[in-house]
Amino acid sequence: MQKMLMKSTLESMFKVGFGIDLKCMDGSSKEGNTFMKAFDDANEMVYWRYVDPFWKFKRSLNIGSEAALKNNIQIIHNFVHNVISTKRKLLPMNPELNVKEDILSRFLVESEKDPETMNDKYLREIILNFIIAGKDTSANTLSWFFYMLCKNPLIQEKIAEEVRDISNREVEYEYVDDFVTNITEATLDQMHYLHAALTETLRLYPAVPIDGRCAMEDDILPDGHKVRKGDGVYYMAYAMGRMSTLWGEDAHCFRPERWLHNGVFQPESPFKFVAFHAGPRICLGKDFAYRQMKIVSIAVLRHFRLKLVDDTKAVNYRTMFTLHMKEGLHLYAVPKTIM
Ligand code: HEM
Repeated sequence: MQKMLMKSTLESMFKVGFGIDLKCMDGSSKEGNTFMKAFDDANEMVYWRYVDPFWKFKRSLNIGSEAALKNNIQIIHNFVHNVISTKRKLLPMNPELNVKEDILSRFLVESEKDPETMNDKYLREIILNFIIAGKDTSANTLSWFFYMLCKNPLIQEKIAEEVRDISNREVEYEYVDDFVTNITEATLDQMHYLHAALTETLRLYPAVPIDGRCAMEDDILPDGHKVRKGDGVYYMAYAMGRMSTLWGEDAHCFRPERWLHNGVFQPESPFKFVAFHAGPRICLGKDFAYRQMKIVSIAVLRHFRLKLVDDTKAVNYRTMFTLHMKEGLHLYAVPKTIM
């Protein structure tokens, strides 16, 4: 399921961000699948540099993990360059429509005004930033969310009930596609329990488990700790989400109710719930991510009951920047009769 969710978030990122149909969900795009594998492997390899004292040595000789990383980066760059040149060719055909439709087209139009600064390398970094920001984050959160629902069947049933109650007020559709296309903004806004359960998932399994900054100058933190220019300062969203001093004695329990008051979702300060970061550089895609995750959850839980293939198997983390499940998420999806 994790693999499928990765493909789905990558596809929606390409559609919304770059106006391109990637077609990797149905497996018909070989390039799309090769790119995805290179992207995930590169993510893991860069992270391992933190604990590999020989990585610079390997890089200089172009051997081992560094040779593989170089190869993956080449695949990623070629793929993104193709995206840019395809888009460049398409843009003059219908400039008005394209400009309104996606972010990449807007950048391409701007790049014509300043081609030296906004060259292809600059555009490549923008595309990669959006993919890094939007693919793993939502897909990992959904994977942990479905995992939590399998571990907590009563909560799964409660969300399914909310989905049924709210979507039943609308027209009944024969096909899943029609049902999904017609999910309205109002429906999403009314899903307080689902919103709470997704947020509770992010508290326990933040997609970016550790994040940080580099000090631009000497400074003193509010607790008196001295920081020198160039020092790294990190915070662990994963640990913070599990601290009883922040969340109470039941900090380790998956309890969506902690986010609700009289059935209405209550947000927390982003400095306490740090999954989306906080302050001026808070995640720009937060609302997009909730909308996307809610649509996928509604579509799945309206039509299927989920069950782990092996409930006794422990789930491990893959060592990378985002909180991946090491061996994926293996589920049975039992079809429901629509009531
Ligand atoms: C559950 C889903 C998501 C989570 C948990 C998440 C989390 C984060 C975090 C922790 C950061 C701060 C990174 C840093 O500056 O060190 C961030 C930044 C960002 N995110 Fe997200 N993100 C999610 C989904 C998305 C999506 C879907 C998009 C794009 C549509 C997106 C776009 C961005 C962008 C552009 C930034 C950089 C903002 C800036 O530096 O000003 N995110 N996100």
